[in-house]
Amino acid sequence: MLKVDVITLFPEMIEGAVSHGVLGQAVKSDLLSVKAHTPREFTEDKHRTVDDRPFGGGDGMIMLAEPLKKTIEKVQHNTSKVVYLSPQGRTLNAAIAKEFSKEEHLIFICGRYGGIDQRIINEYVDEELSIGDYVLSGGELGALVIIDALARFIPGVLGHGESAEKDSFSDGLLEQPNFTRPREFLGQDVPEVLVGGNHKVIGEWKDKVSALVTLKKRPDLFREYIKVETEKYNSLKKKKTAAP
Ligand SMILES: Nc1nonc1C(=O)NCC1CCCCC1
Repeated sequence: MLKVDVITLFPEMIEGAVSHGVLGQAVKSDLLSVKAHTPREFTEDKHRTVDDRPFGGGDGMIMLAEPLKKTIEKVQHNTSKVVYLSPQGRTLNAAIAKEFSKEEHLIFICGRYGGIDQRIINEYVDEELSIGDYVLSGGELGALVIIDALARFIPGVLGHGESAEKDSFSDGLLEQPNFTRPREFLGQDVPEVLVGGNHKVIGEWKDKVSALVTLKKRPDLFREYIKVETEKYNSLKKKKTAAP
């Protein structure tokens, strides 16, 4: 079971978010463990200080190294992967989420204020990860986005028959449009093919429309998809001609 420890000044943000929906069910079913730890637990002064002014001046306070060190060392073991949420990291995508879902133990460090002491990054952080090119008020939402995205790749987390492999992006394409009752709404009908019951034809329709949606909304993804599929086709052809 993948164990996730989140180091944050606001544990309730994490605990609340992972106790609902698909994530809540996954935690309850012991498919995933998510625990939050505050560095404040490891302060010794009466004000429980976790930050201080930056050397060299500048705006914002920096999270102190000592409380972070003690928190990390409380949860860390030899198979832990330590990730610092920061706009300076590589940007999350479905492939990274899938990669992370295969880890045994993830420790997410959530910065606040102006960030954390660089020596913690130098000593403990295996990689920095970003959820996008913008600055948030803390790393917690980044940690939650990654936890939500990776959880879908853990077997059993999604319902029977559902799979993250069929999610948008997982096969490199956006998802086709979805419909449910009623058959007609606001003068718009559900595509006839979806109510015809022919699963082969429905599957072909979904694949075709998924490619068209991607071409229209994300031509960059579509080009990458065509490149990957062409490479797959060519290597298959090469194998066939090479085989005796
Ligand atoms: N973007 C992001 N992706 O993941 N995290 C992000 C972020 O903007 N985090 C804010 C943190 C960054 C360290 C200093 C305190 C604020």
